[in-house]
Amino acid sequence: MRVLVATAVLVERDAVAAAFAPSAALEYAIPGATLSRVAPVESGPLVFDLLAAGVGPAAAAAATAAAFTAAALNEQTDEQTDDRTSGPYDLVVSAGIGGGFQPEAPVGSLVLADEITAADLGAETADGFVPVTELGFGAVTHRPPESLVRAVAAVTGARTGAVLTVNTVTGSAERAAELRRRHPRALAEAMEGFGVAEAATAHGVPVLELRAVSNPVGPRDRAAWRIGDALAALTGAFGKLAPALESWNPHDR
Ligand SMILES: O=C(O)c1cccc(C(=O)CC[C@H]2O[C@@H](n3cnc4c(=O)[nH]cnc43)[C@H](O)[C@@H]2O)c1
Repeated sequence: MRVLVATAVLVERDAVAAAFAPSAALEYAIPGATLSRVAPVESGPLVFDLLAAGVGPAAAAAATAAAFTAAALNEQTDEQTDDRTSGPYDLVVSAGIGGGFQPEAPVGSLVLADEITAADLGAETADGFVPVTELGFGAVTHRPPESLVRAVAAVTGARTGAVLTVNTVTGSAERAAELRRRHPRALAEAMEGFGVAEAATAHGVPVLELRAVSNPVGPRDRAAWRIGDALAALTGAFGKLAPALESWNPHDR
């Protein structure tokens, strides 16, 4: 099984890599980015390609789409093992730190999206915010496969709920309350999931979003960030993922 993991920045990518064997990862250049290939010990054909895709949904979508296209153009099979060493991905995971809505998603906890929603893709009107779907365009939500969300939540202990993708980090109690009013199931916000999911949908690849909560969603308070704790939680989660992915049937969405 080939899994692409798209983080925003290098420290998140390295936190994911830390879950795997200490040997140096193989590196592959793709247009605009580099993939690091790692594999869990004794994982059989489970391989993760790690990508630091950039901050925000546009960068995330562009880099993820480049990785999908590069993989599709470069399908190869190891002649000795008959394993696919490249070619289309079976799954993409948008992963990193994020803001947690309080009190449901405390700092240091994990949130796994059962819904990836673009929270600010739409228009302001006299009656308030209107999502693009109500204007007759595109999509604002992507849903990861339910059976996989259940399996991954069970092995990682992640809470499941909506993860919002925002272009602007929430910085006030008023904005946090407004987001929760519009999205009562929201547990976390981050800036890349919807971009990764748009690329995944275009390429027919299932998507997950896993966030380790580094800060509360609300008034801006840099001193309250716990980025180290969140990165450690991300490493711990990826260390537990293999059994859930290996037992998942991609046809069972
Ligand atoms: O300047 C601030 O007050 C501030 C507060 C929290 C996060 C930031 C970032 O620039 C981080 C962006 C980066 O990390 C993810 N992230 C982490 N926490 C949040 C959040 O509360 N809301 C949205 N995104 C968050 C995000 O996915 C980016 O990759 C700045």
